[in-house]
Amino acid sequence: MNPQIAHLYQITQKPSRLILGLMSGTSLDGLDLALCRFSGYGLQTQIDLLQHQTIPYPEEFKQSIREVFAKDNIHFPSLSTLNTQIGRLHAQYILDSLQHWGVKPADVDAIASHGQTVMHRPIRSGKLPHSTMQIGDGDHIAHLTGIITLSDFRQKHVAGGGEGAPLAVYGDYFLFSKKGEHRILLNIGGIGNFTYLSASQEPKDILVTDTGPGNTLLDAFVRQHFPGFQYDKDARLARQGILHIPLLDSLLNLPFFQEPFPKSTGPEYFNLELLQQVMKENNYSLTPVDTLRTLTELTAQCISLAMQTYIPNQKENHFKLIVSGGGSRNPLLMERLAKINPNMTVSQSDSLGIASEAKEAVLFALLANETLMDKHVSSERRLGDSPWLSLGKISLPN
Ligand SMILES: Nc1ncnc2c1ncn2[C@@H]1O[C@H](COP(=O)(O)OP(=O)(O)OP(=O)(O)O)[C@@H](O)[C@H]1O
Ligand SMILES: CC(=O)N[C@H]1[C@@H]2OC[C@@H](O2)[C@@H](O)[C@@H]1O[C@H](C)C(=O)O
Repeated sequence: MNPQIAHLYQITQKPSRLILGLMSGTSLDGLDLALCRFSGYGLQTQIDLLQHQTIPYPEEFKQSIREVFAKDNIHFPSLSTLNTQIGRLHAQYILDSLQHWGVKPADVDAIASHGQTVMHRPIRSGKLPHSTMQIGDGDHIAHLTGIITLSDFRQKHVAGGGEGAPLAVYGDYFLFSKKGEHRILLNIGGIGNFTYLSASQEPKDILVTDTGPGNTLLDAFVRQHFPGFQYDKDARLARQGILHIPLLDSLLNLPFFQEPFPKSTGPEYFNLELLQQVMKENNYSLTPVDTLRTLTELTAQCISLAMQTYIPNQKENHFKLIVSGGGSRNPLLMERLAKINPNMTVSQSDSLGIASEAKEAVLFALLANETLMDKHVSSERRLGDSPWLSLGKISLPN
């Protein structure tokens, strides 16, 4: 037997596993790394988040990703090069982080790598299949770190009938569901998404969907109109502006918001060209701070609208809204969410023992743990609408 397969088997026999989760999101800010110790799996999962950090991407690297990210037309050789470059850079960040934390690579059982999404293409009409593409190949990471790497988690979800996103549902259900409490785990990254965990704790009652733009329009608009700024830190700019209701209404009338749930989206759809088109069609002329205030409201409103229309029994129940992702650090967004949803107690996901900024990297570590350990994988099982399958491909180091 290939000794690497034997090693893989041994990992599954251990009482606990050290897994390093990696996430680099649509904001392109950098790579989030979360070193986790797991025992058990499924609802019995026990997790210790031992270390986490975000390593920012160098500016020119971000730029080269932006050149292919969510674009209709690209320089194809650049995409191929980036697949290798991202894998290599992530491997370097892993080795640097492990050294910084005083952890030997040989002590890490597996790496769980999301990769960089460059295209997410759910199809709502017509005959094409859903597709999604994450690059930064796992083989490079496995070979350069010497650690077995699971990667490309979204393809099996598409194969099993999903859109490839959101995947947060698995981690949210296994780690954060609580009998007797209606919980909504909301992540505000580039795109917003939530998992609703019913007080019944029944898998069939779970709901999960993207909600629309999280920070993506805000960040892109800030970069375009406020040179030197990457994002609207603490909503200082948006707070100087006045909400423009007609623009808000026009944006909320976009086709994505009329589509039935569940659904997923990305910056392929929610981008500055779309904003410009809406402004032009309606002859709106706004100051940059008014636009930013309105875009912040759009994020709060479309999240609230999605929760209010998709989650049943809004009037009878009280909900715990637990927010993660960079948007949870935007105080205006958090204020507006609390105000629009008086039937919800709003908190940050740190209150559940996982730092908000590490939550997605932890999710991929958990998915790898499931793939290694779950004895009951079956295409018959579902979490709400999500197929319950072994997600991720396995790369051996040599
Ligand atoms: N103090 C803050 N004030 C306002 N906004 C903030 C603050 N901190 C972070 N953000 C927002 O969060 C963004 C980063 O979010 P996050 O790291 O969740 O993105 P991501 O991981 O790329 O997202 P995705 O979930 O799309 O993969 C920033 O670009 C900014 O918009
Ligand atoms: C295709 C893709 O990369 N989607 C991301 C993105 O960032 C937020 C939202 O859009 C979500 O759908 C997803 O990530 C999280 C981790 C998810 O799959 O749950």
